[in-house]
Amino acid sequence: MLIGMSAASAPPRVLTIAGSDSGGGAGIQADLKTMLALGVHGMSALTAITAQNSVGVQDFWPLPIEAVEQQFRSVVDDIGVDAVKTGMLASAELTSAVARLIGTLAPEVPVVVDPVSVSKHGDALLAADALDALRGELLPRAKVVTPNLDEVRLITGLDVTSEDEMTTAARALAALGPRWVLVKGGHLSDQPESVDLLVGPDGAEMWLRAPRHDNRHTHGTGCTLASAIASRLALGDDVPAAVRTAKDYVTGGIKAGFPLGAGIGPVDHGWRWR
Ligand SMILES: Nc1ncnc2c1ncn2[C@@H]1O[C@H](COP(=O)(O)OP(=O)(O)O)[C@@H](O)[C@H]1O
Ligand SMILES: Cc1ncc(COP(=O)(O)O)c(N)n1
Repeated sequence: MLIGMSAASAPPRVLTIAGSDSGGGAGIQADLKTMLALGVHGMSALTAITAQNSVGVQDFWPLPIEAVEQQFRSVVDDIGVDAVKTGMLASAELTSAVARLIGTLAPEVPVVVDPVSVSKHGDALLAADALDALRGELLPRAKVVTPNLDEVRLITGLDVTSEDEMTTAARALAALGPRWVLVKGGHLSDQPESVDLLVGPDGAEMWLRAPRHDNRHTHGTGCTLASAIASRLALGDDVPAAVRTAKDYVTGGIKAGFPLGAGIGPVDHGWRWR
């Protein structure tokens, strides 16, 4: 029997370009936990630091553009990436810079854009003047964009209150250039199910339905879903399969979401292990 050193093969590499949540429920912390749970190697380019907990975002500080560019280059030029996820981009300048950086990737690297704009507590995470760069520069480079209904309203001006209106909104978003649009219906809280709509490049619709869990501890749902989609794309799924698996993962995390602090607790990223 041969005894020697053996190197395990490397898992797929996924980069999150997002903000830090000091409370650990959303942002890059949620992204990296999700990536671990889904079996990929998570990496991060931090865009902003938030001072945040279960009751709100007390303050945030965007990082200098060069800091984001250098983190991205350090990761991409040596380690390489199989998928990218973007989250909180804070300002117009950072949104444009991230769009430029993504433009330097090989076209086959899938990019999932979560257009984070407001936290669960209602605190702004994206400057109002960043919407033009989001629409005109970042969304055309996205393989998948994953807006919640507040973000749909900010980006398209459409107020969605029903499933029919989700279809109209998804088509308006698709016109901005992303290949796939996932409109998240988590905020339609009067429905018995939590319903999301995926629209593909050919206009085909896929509805994703899961039980709605009556749990207020949903901090980090959007970050978790988008990171899970990016992870599954890096593992080789096509977009509908990646979205289905990601939805199952976030639904389990919401069911197991736990109280922390005085406000909204996090989804449980480790629900499969507990
Ligand atoms: N109470 C809930 N029960 C089950 N699924 C939910 C619940 N709230 C949100 N979701 C799902 O979590 C994911 C994130 O959606 P949403 O909460 O709308 O996004 P965001 O975190 O960006 O506000 C979606 O798949 C949505 O359908
Ligand atoms: C750094 C950062 N990124 C994203 C979110 C959105 O997450 P949620 O909508 O659950 O508050 C957040 N609160 N903080």
